[in-house]
Amino acid sequence: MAKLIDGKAIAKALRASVTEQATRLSEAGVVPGLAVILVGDDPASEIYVRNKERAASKAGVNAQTIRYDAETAEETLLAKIAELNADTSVDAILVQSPVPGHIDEHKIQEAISPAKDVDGFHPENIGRLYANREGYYPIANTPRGIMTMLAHEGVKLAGKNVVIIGRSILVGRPMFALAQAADATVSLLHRYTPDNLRHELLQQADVVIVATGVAGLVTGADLKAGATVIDVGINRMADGSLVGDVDFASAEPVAGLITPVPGGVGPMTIATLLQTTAELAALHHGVTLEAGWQTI
Ligand SMILES: Nc1nc2c(c(=O)[nH]1)N[C@@H](CN(C=O)c1ccc(C(=O)N[C@@H](CCC(=O)O)C(=O)O)cc1)CN2
Repeated sequence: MAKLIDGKAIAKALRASVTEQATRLSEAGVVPGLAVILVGDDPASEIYVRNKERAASKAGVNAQTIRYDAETAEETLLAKIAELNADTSVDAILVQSPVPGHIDEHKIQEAISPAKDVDGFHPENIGRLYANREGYYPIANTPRGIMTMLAHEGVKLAGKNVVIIGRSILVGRPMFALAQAADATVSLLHRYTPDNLRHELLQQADVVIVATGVAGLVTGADLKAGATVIDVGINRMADGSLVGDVDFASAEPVAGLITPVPGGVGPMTIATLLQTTAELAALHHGVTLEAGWQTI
């Protein structure tokens, strides 16, 4: 039976640490500012944005959500981003993904100043990550949150065989760079990886990270005994329940450590977003923060 990785509890502790950082910043006269842009009325995005607002306000981060209807022109968003880039009370900017189809998401990501790119999606920040550059730059919050979870559980990646399924800019690609930088041997699988190759690679994996949006893609029969299994998938079923990309019932008896859905990786995304916001604010205002949770 695997040990459950309690993402909710780790995220709670991380948020408490961010609250302390925000107190330190406020003593220096700084309130971290986060601007979230939401375009359209995707119900899941509504939940995530509301949760971001609530968590930010509890942690002492000044969050504003800017809502646009689904038909909003790309130029309107670009103009708002330019305004937020120039606003010194805003340290961190993100556009909630997904955006409606007529909007070029890459253009939006590139319009956000790399210094305020709290999602770490700007090519300049991704480039730094892939080049394993030193110094501070924002890193996508879900993979960074996963690194924090692994460190919290004492899972070291150096010398390990890590298999990541899904190559999105939100999770798979930055996760690949982070795991490589941590000296793991990393395979990045995707929708065109043949089933038999995925199974073979999974059978040898010490750490498995799945972010595909395909419910139950990985089963216990795919896993090596004792593997650490990180499930990033959040799939809403017809009965309203949430399930991951890993078939939990069959995987849990085989894995050594496993994240549940819900209550695993999801809560870490928002806690890490607040962490990154506080770090950007500290950087912008020349305040030094304690390094307690800065595992990466
Ligand atoms: N600009 C961005 N867009 C999106 C990101 C992102 O990091 N930046 N990530 C996801 C959505 N997301 C945050 O934005 C997010 C997803 C899930 C959770 C979460 O806590 N999930 C809960 C379940 C909640 C529910 O749906 O009922 C869990 O897993 O326990 C938080 C944040 C895509 N877009």
